[in-house]
Amino acid sequence: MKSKLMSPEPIYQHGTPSKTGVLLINLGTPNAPTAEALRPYLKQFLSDPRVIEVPKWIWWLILHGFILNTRPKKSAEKYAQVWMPEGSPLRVHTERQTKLLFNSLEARTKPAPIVEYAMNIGSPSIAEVLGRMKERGCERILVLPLFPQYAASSTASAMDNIFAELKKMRNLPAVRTVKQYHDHPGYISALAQNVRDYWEKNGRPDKLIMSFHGVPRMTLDKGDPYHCSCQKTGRLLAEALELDADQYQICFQSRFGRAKWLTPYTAVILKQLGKEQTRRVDVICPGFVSDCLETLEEIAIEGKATFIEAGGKEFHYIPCLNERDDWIQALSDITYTHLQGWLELQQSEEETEQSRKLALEMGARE
Ligand SMILES: C=CC1=C(C)c2cc3[nH]c(cc4nc(cc5[nH]c(cc1n2)c(C)c5CCC(=O)O)C(CCC(=O)O)=C4C)c(C)c3C=C
Ligand SMILES: [Fe+2]
Ligand SMILES: [Fe+2]
Repeated sequence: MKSKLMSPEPIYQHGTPSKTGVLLINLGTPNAPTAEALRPYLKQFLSDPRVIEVPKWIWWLILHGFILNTRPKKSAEKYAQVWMPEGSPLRVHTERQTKLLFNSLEARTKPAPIVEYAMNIGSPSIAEVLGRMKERGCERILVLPLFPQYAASSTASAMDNIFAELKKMRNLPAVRTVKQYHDHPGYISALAQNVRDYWEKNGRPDKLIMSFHGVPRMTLDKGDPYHCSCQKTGRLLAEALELDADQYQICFQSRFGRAKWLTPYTAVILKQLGKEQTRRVDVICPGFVSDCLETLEEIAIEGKATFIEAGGKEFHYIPCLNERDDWIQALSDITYTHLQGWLELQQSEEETEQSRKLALEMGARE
């Protein structure tokens, strides 16, 4: 009888290679900076109850009656300003990080695990990549979200989609998930070195703004640890840079809709500092490990305009960790720690061949 729940599997073969995989997850990005590409992307993202916690039918009316008719065009214009020749910055950096992480793991462990990335929204989809990893023989998969701070709207949403795909499989791989690494020493030290390197070349500001992606304020009241994780990352970064309390400011950007989000809002702080005629601010976005629309457009372009128009003098945006060696090393260390006990279970090509031969021999004897 055909199962409605589970997709067909290849018949189990003895001697199938037993590999370990690492699946990096990022948020997702449109395929092109056009309204046509933005519409399905925004529809998928904003239909997720982990992201929008408004009663379903009310939200359906707002989303379909208003947002999907206006936002795709406006957002597409913003994406067009930061689009790279190779594509969306978020995808370009995520792809490069995936390759570099594989190189790093290959140098420290033999055989190296398979490393792939998937996007929670859009492509390459979680379904496509998980399917491919299974085909490549991954019996164990470590899921590592590229969100250092856990939030229900980012990390849990991605996990939901992973578990929904796993639910369709008969022969499940073993799965481990990394929740967050907001205070990992390697991540903090890469952030601090990124700032130091920037200051060495460009001098120092009056204030360092640490801008994190916001979430609705009520998620904090309902128990989402995101706000606390961001505060801890910010404090550890300030400590690593030996900053006094008046030399830095943690704030939250990307407010969506009219509800109250985590405060202080980055735009409000930049305007206030501008009005106070602050000579120079530098902004870093520690919650984004890759530059993307939210950093390159919202901060480096819009944020700069807000500060300068209000009376500020000099605005500097410090790029994300992207492909920095120290960040790839930290990512590799985080991965390695969470893979403990699994790498030993991997089979080399020779071992796989041996067990395949043995299985054939045993089959011949039966
Ligand atoms: C860092 C983690 C992120 C959290 C938490 C998060 C929550 C969140 N986001 C929205 C709405 C939008 N976010 C958009 C873009 C976007 N968001 C993140 C990360 C987090 N979001 C990233 C990395 C990006 C950039 C993607 C890219 O292609 O570069 C967008 C789309 C762009 C736009 O139209 O503004 C929306 C919409 C909500 C509502 C939310 C939590 C409730
Ligand atoms: Fe977002
Ligand atoms: Fe934004």
